Amino acid sequence: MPKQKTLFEKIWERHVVADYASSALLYIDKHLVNEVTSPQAFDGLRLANRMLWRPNSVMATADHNIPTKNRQAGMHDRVAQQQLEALEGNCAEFKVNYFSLQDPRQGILHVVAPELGDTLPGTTIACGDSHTTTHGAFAALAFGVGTSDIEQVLSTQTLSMPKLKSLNIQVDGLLPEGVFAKDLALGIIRAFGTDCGAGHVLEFSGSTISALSMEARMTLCNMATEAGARAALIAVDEVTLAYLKDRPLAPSGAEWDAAAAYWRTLNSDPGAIYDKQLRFDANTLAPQVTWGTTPAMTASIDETVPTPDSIADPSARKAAENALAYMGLRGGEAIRAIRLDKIFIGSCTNSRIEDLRAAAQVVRGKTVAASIKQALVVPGSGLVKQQAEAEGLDRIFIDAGFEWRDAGCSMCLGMNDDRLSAGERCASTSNRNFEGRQGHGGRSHLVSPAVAAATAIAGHFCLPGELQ
Ligand SMILES: CC(C)[C@H](C(=O)O)[C@@H](O)C(=O)O
Ligand code: SF4
Repeated sequence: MPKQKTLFEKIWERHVVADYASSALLYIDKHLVNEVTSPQAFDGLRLANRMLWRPNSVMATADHNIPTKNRQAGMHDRVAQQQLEALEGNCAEFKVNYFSLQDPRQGILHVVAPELGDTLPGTTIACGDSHTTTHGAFAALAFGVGTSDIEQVLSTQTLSMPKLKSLNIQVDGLLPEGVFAKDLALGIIRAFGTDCGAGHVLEFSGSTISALSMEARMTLCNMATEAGARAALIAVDEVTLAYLKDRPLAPSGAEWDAAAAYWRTLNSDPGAIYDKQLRFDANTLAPQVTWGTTPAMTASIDETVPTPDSIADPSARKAAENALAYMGLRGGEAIRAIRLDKIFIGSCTNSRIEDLRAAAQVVRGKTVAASIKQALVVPGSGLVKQQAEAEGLDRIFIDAGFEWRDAGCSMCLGMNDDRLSAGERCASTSNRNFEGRQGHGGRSHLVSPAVAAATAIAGHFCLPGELQ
């Protein structure tokens, strides 16, 4: 009987170019390139007088560093300007498909590639960005890589990879009303830790996952990197195929039929053996709010911030003390009592149309609390922005007192002017709450779009149903 294979093994085996004892050379099908991590890679190519192996496998756009308003006025600083010019020059010189800041297809790469149908099941993808795990929602084996890897992929279409292990997190149950993929991601990281996926490719499976939309699956896979995983995967099903059908870059006609037939095989065989397996129950999950400086430092909205003396393990206690000091919390506060200064709805985790719909539904006809200094909505791409405007979501946000911006990473990491000042506290739909992540001294609490929206209206953490 043939060996039962995991989804990871199936994709990996089809892409191995050379197999070594502890590593392999993998063929890379698609390469996504941003302005921050690519300039040195292109410089390296020029120095070595190398060409791109397959220019049409590369898609580029600027997302991290760019302004999200008044784009006509140019970039906000010199480094940002240089990075943008370098990307534009490199794409022109090496004939790479590039979406300029004026192109509606510009946006965060992890939003752009899937919505165009460029992210396809069974492919390998590389991108100089750790949240490349997002594309695993389509059963694509997608790796975040460093600058020297980018150069290797550009010039050889291959990537050296250590042999990875497989981890399966099986999630079963019905997500309660008001609980989203973001809460699932935070709940899983809270339960199993920020390194549970280290050295592993993390496949999510189970009834809860099957019931998620593609956008929700992307949210979950996006945060697999915060669980330490090298890549994420979700098996192909009819939800995947329905999402991809008729996307501009997806195959069509007879090619679609052939592709879909192959894609339907992209799941783990029954009885396939993973190196590690974990289970998570979605039935009792509540909306999650991070209180500390890692995504594992999370509580349910109904809980209080933990006090260090409630933590038995000495190093975890010390970490909590440090996190609380940075976050300006003592421990013991009710999560709902925490008051915010800023709200950020955006990032490659939660800036797709379903996220914006969920947030708009909460704020419709309401007003952002007077105590909130700034509330930003930053769509993940120009196309998401267009779609939201066609549905009138922009008016709902603007009427409520939100700022409606152009697509980019924005306050997720504060590389542009959208950032927190020292001591400011933000409810953010992004994926990282590290010290200084959204601005020096800024305090980030990670939440779902629905909770971010309700919190903007109330001024403190709350659920949509609790608004007046
Ligand atoms: C700047 C970039 C390399 C970085 C990443 O790799 O993830 C960023 O996108 C982030 O989210 O921290
Ligand atoms: S939105 Fe945030 S997490 Fe995503 S790629 Fe940009 S900076 Fe990284």
